[in-house]
Formats: sequence, structure tokens, C-alpha cells
Amino acid sequence: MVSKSAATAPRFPLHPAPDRNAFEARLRAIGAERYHDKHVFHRMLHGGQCTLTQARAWVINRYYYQSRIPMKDAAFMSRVDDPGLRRAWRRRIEEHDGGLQEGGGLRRWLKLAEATGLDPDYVASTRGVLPGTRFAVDAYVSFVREKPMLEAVASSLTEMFARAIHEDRIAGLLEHYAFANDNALSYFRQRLKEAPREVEFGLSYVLDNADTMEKQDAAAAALIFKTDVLWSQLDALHFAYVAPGFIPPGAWNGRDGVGADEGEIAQAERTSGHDTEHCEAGD
Ligand SMILES: O=C(O)c1cc(C(=O)O)c2c(n1)C(=O)C(=O)c1cc(C(=O)O)[nH]c1-2
Repeated sequence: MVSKSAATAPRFPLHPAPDRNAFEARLRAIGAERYHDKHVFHRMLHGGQCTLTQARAWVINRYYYQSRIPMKDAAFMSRVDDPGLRRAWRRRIEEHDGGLQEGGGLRRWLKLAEATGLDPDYVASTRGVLPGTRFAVDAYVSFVREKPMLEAVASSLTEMFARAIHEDRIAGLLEHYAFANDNALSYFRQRLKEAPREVEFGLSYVLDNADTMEKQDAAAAALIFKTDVLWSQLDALHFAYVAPGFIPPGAWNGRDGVGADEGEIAQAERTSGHDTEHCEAGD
């Protein structure tokens, strides 16, 4: 005997109540499958298989990503009418831009650039950034500016997977590259301290606000979009500087912005068994 309410309830509800834990697991599975630590360029970089030129190309292009992070966070904040949310979010801008005297993450990134023998002013100019990097990163900024808040926050959640990559990078660069030392890698060490609270806040926001199946789907799609943003940047780097090694017109040619200490680094690299002269990118 079927009760009346059971008989009238849809057998397969179109919008089942979302389960918070299952949703979090779904988000984490996206990282496990699609995060850019799986990309061949990252494996090369962390495993010591990049030439100095390839590592420099990564530093130059990745600076563009770093430089746009505070811009996308400012774009996000300009849409937030809740002071509490703005207060929590503005830390992100402070982390990257820092104070007038000491600077922040961007300045720490330029220390890495300098350690590889690049002129920090050249890197900061963003001249020579690959078109693929520019398009991918600009798409991220537009996404955060235009999409619903939930999706904008969800797109930042790739940071959930960044801790492991930063730890791995510190170890890999220190082991394999003569330019790596504590000063050069201070950016990553600082992110290990900063990122967990951003992740905790962003994840709670998404889990709390994705209260329908449709919203969970939209948040998951936003996270996938962001993994694509990161992946495309490495595709562009690999194509230009590894294989086939075809550098787009106007992009860094392996020589511009290389400072006077190149010989020193090259010598150190030769001693450590790296071939700095070799650039498969058509030098
Ligand atoms: O080294 C990395 O692989 C990596 C990845 C990501 C990311 O997953 O988006 C960020 C960072 N680093 C990072 O340092 C950082 O400050 C950062 C901010 C954001 C963001 O979307 O707001 N992602 C990332």
C-alpha cells in the first residue's frame, strides 16, 4: 500500500538535495583529474629537465598570471556589497601587491626572475608574454568580473590543489637548478602560509552557497574552466619553448631581458650538469 504523499512525490526528483560532502568530493576530483601539475611542462620543470631558457620562459609568462590575480580580485570586490565578504577578500590583494615599502607576492616573484638572470623590469613590463598566456589569463579576469559571485569564487578554488604543487616546486627547483635558493623561492614559501586561509574561506563560501544542484553544477564548471586556464598556459609554453619550439611573433625570444649575470648562472648550471645554451625553441 503506497501512501498518498509517497505516490505524489516524484520518483526521481529533478533537483535532489545536494550533499555537502559529496559536492566537496566532486570539486576535489576535478583537481585530481585536471590540475596543471599533470602537465608535461610542470613535470619537466620540477624534475630538472628544463633548460635555463625554458625556466625563464615560465617565469616570464607566469608573472603575467600573478600580475592579473590582484586585478581579478579587485574586479570581484567591486561587485561585493557585503562589507564582511569584502574584508575577507581584500587580503588577497594585499598578499600580492603588498605595502608601499615591502611589496608583496609580485615583488617576490621578481626576485625569482632576477635569480634566473632576468631583468625584473623586463619581466614586469610583460612584454614577451605569449599570446596563449595572455588570452587564458585575461579570460580568467573577465570570468570573475562577469559571472555570478558563486562561480567567481569557485574559480579560485584551484588553490585547493596548489599547496602540493608549491611544496613540490620548492623541493624540485632547489634540487635541480643553480638559480634556486631561499631568496629566489620566497614567493612559494609565503604562499604556503597565505593560501590555506584563502582556500578555507573560498571553499566554505562555495559549499554554503551552492545550495541547489544547478548551482553545484555551475560551481563545478567554473572550477573546470579555471583548470583549463592554467592548463592552456602550459600548453602555450610547451609549444613555444619545448616542442615544436615555435615562438609566436612578438613573444620572448630567449635573449631579451637577460641580465648581465647570465654568464655566472650559465657557469653554475654547467657545473651542475645543465645545458643552458640549449634551447629547443629555435635559438
Ligand atoms: O603555482 C601554482 O601552480 C599556482 C596555482 C594557482 C591556482 O591554482 O590558481 C595559484 C597560485 N599558484 C598562486 O600562487 C596564487 O597566488 C593564486 C591565486 C589564485 C586565484 O585563482 O586567486 N590562484 C593561484
